[in-house]
Amino acid sequence: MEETKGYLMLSTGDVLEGVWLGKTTESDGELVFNTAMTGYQEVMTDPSYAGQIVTMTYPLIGNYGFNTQDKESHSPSIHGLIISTPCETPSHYQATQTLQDIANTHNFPILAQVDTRKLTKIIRKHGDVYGKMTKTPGNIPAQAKVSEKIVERVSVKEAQYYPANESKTAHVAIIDYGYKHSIREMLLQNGCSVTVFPFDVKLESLQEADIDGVLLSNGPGDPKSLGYLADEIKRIAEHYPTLGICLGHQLLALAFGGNTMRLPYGHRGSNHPVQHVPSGKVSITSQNHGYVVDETSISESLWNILYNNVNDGSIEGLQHCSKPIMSVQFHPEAHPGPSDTYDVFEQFLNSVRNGGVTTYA
Ligand SMILES: NC(=O)CC[C@H](N)C(=O)O
Repeated sequence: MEETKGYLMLSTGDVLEGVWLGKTTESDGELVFNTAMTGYQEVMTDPSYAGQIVTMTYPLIGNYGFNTQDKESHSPSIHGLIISTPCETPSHYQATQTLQDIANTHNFPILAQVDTRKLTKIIRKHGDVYGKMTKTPGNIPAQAKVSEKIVERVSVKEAQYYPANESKTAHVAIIDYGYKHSIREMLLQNGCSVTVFPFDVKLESLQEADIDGVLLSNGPGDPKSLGYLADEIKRIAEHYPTLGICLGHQLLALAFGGNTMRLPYGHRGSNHPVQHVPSGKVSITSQNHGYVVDETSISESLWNILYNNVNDGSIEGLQHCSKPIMSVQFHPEAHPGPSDTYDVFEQFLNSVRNGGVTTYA
């Protein structure tokens, strides 16, 4: 079959050439790179990447195919995938689809045979890079931002209830800013029933649903674009044992008067070391974020810093000084990636089951 050429036109002026896969003819978005060696299916279906074009630095993508178990959402929200070598003949007992199938059935293009090493160096150097994927090279795209309304697009429109897998021990609310299904699975496997609520849910709706604890999910975009929800998030977190993950962590910091800022080029991969400050223990974590909580904005009378990033020292976790509120910048659900920090869920669920009596250790 004849190969179709495709191009990635960057706001930096660079143009990279590759082979086009998929029916979509054009796409654009913010360029980010992910360094995980496996987990391309989870990355492609994680709603936190909505509006972004993702390049995988690992050179062979598609080798174990795609299955029905590891999807993090019903369909991918990425705006494009840039890879080096695509594998057309996957081998895995669970595989039901190939990379080519994914390109044909979903609404985003894949550009293969690209020099992803060069692309990653461009992103590292410039940080904020916007790109257009096209079959016909044209004008260099202007720098643009991911839409402010991106969370509204990926969040559920109404509450969805999931009964516990085993005998129910607690009812947890996930506030959905673009939640990964593996977070919900983790709660269900631990005997919780789960209700997923829209991103702008009010405290009163949680009270009506008889919730025991709240998980503020991961999600796409700049946390400050949800700044208007800060007061409601504070009311909710002051009322229930609360765990924030990634965007949820950033929103908690904003809700309690902190600030967030953009990282030079983000943390995206599955081997990011974090240090648990109270014990000194280092864990390897899965991460996917472009923003962080600004350490200088954190009030010591409100928060203890629970985790730090070993590479750049940025904040990776917070624990409220007097209330059962905890948040992590990394992904304890670990899809893809190591499950070193699974205890984050255990601590949260202990607190939920004790009615918020214990604070986090
Ligand atoms: N995975 C996430 O929740 C990402 C949070 C936020 N969108 C960021 O890029 O920092």
